[in-house]
Amino acid sequence: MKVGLIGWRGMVGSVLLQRMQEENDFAGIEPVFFSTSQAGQPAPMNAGTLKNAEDLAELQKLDVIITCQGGDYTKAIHPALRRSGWQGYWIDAASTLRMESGAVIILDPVNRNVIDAALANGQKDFIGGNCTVSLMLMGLGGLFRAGLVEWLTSMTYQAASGAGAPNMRELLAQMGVLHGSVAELLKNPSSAILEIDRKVTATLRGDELPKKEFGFPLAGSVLPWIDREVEDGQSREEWKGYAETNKILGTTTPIPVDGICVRVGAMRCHSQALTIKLNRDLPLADIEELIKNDNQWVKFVPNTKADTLAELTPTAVSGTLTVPVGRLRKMKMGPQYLSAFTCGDQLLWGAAEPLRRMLRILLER
Ligand SMILES: NC(=O)C1=CN([C@@H]2O[C@H](COP(=O)(O)OP(=O)(O)OC[C@H]3O[C@@H](n4cnc5c(N)ncnc54)[C@H](OP(=O)(O)O)[C@@H]3O)[C@@H](O)[C@H]2O)C=CC1
Ligand SMILES: N[C@@H](CC(=O)OP(=O)(O)O)C(=O)O
Repeated sequence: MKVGLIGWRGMVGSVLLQRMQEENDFAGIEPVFFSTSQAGQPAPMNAGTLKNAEDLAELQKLDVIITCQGGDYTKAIHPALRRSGWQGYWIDAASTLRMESGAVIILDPVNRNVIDAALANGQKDFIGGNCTVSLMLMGLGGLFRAGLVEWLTSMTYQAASGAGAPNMRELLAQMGVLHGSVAELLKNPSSAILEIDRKVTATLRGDELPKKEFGFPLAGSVLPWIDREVEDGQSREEWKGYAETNKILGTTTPIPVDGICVRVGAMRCHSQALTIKLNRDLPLADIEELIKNDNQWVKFVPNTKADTLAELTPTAVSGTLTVPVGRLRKMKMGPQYLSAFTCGDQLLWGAAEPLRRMLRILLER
């Protein structure tokens, strides 16, 4: 199988390449590496030279294209390639095609049935889901699969990486400037904390902080809006919660999913605080079993302070495929109202991992 890799130099693409190497995915394929800016330069893994990612004739030779190049690339190339008669499989990290009727949103531990049905149906476009949605479903797939969720709210704490590599750098630079603004005062244990706070606030509001990428301070603050405005006061990131969750699950009666998406100063792990309305009362122990037995990556964290702080944080999870779910308890609103907290690496399950697993599904057919 001739597989074109586009966007492999980027942040998501680098994680994808690393995972493909770890899992020996290159064994069954002939990789062809592309670039929009470096054509002719040596390709990685001694795979010849980089091809031009905008050259339709080169792309037409491929059985499968995996792209993490971004939505603009997809918008420009996918329709042209399909119009030219190309019949290969298109596997994509960008959101552009997700809601197209011919496209499937891929998260195989959760919706392998939907993927298999689409393959049997001859569908060729397989698109990775939004990171927050994919991570929520990896954690709570068991409850959805059991048909227990009447509705769900997700209040998110999304890492800088979701906005891109330059944003991760900017977050760290902001942290450095904030620290620098009070470094001398911090050396003196008896300096007044309100003086330190005043200086930090002045720095946050001043011009010294680098803000080119986020537009606002993220270090020492939070940003409760991600992506553009859509309708009804929702952000597009919030809109995806409902639209993509239901498409991934292939629901016939859509399950209401809504919440507020917030950017926080984490590096690459998204966290979510969930309120779940169950459609019936079930003992907590049964709910726990459903969650922990759903897939091999979900990890149930007992609702104790020690377990939570040790295992249910971006620090604990970063760089791993584990999706911990904890803070599980019945809420004061009634026995059908459940609270939970989950987090996960948004570059792995949130972006790269579903793509390489889709390639594996194609190879195993
Ligand atoms: N960031 C995220 O969390 C998520 C991103 N996605 C999707 O993936 C797409 C790509 O995201 P991301 O990986 O963050 O984007 P990057 O900006 O890291 O990479 C995108 C492309 O930029 C080009 N590029 C230019 N200069 C450099 C450089 N110095 N180093 C590396 N690449 C460079 C490369 O293309 P070339 O070789 O052609 O120059 C690369 O493929 C997004 O647009 C989005 O659609 C999906 C889910 C999550
Ligand atoms: N919007 C996500 C990252 C992302 O790329 O999402 P999507 O794949 O849905 O465009 C975030 O900012 O955290």
